[in-house]
Amino acid sequence: MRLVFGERDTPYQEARVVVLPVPYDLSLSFLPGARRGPEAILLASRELEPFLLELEVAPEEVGIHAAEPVPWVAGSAEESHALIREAALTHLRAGKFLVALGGDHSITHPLVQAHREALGEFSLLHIDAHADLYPEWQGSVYSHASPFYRLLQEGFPLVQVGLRAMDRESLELARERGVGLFPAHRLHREGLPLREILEALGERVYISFDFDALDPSAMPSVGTPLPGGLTYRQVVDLLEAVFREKEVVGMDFVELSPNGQFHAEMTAAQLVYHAIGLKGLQAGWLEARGL
Ligand SMILES: N=C(N)NCCCCNCCCN
Ligand SMILES: [Mn+2]
Ligand SMILES: [Mn+2]
Repeated sequence: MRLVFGERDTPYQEARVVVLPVPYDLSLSFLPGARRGPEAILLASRELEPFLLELEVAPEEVGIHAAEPVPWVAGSAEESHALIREAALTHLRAGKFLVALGGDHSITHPLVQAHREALGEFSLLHIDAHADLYPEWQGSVYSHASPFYRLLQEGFPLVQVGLRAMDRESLELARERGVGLFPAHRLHREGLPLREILEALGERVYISFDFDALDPSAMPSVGTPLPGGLTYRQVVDLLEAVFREKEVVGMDFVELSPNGQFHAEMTAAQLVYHAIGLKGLQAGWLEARGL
């Protein structure tokens, strides 16, 4: 066991939340390094204040356990994805709420499949600079640019927030399939259309967060940065609204690529911890006591 997210080691049996490191990054298309993301977040998480002022709760009180990292098979994305699916299913069948840490965005496909197998149907909230709707990229259907194409094909309702890059075919596909599109330029011009986003989502939601959704000024440690990103506040306000009105069934946070800028790793850890606090409040595991 090791210290994560605050100062409390929670044994697996007692933990409600399992943080699952998934250091797979063989599907990246540009800068390498996302395999070091999970460990960097866990290391930074030890420096966080356990009590979260904004929520007036200590998310660690839900009981957080960091699982062993999921191994991968160097020559096979399919076998690596199977290992991810199996690891996620193990924890979900044990009744844990899963927070997966990537690793590249291709891991979301097996993670979401495992959540459907264990928990039934839900919609996807995808927060990212990139639509990741390519049928394949650089010759692979398992690219980090393709998970949401796969998931659309498998019938998941999809809402995408924070987009700054997609090709014309992906835009046509998204519109044809009724994807809820909320690109970053609209958010900057009009503010967060929270009501619209919430109406576009179902009652049960899986959240997939790509750290490059944040503007590089807030998150400089990602493999494919793009300008015009979201602020930390916009992301927190979006998450708070979703947790307040929806049942969040699972989450992943992907594409952190540590490059020596430790503030980025603290930002990543703080966001994950904040989201765990929101899940604790939504699920009734935590109660905010006014100061
Ligand atoms: N982080 C990601 N999802 N990146 C996807 C990259 C897809 C193609 N970018 C444009 C390539 C221009 N040659
Ligand atoms: Mn992505
Ligand atoms: Mn991205």
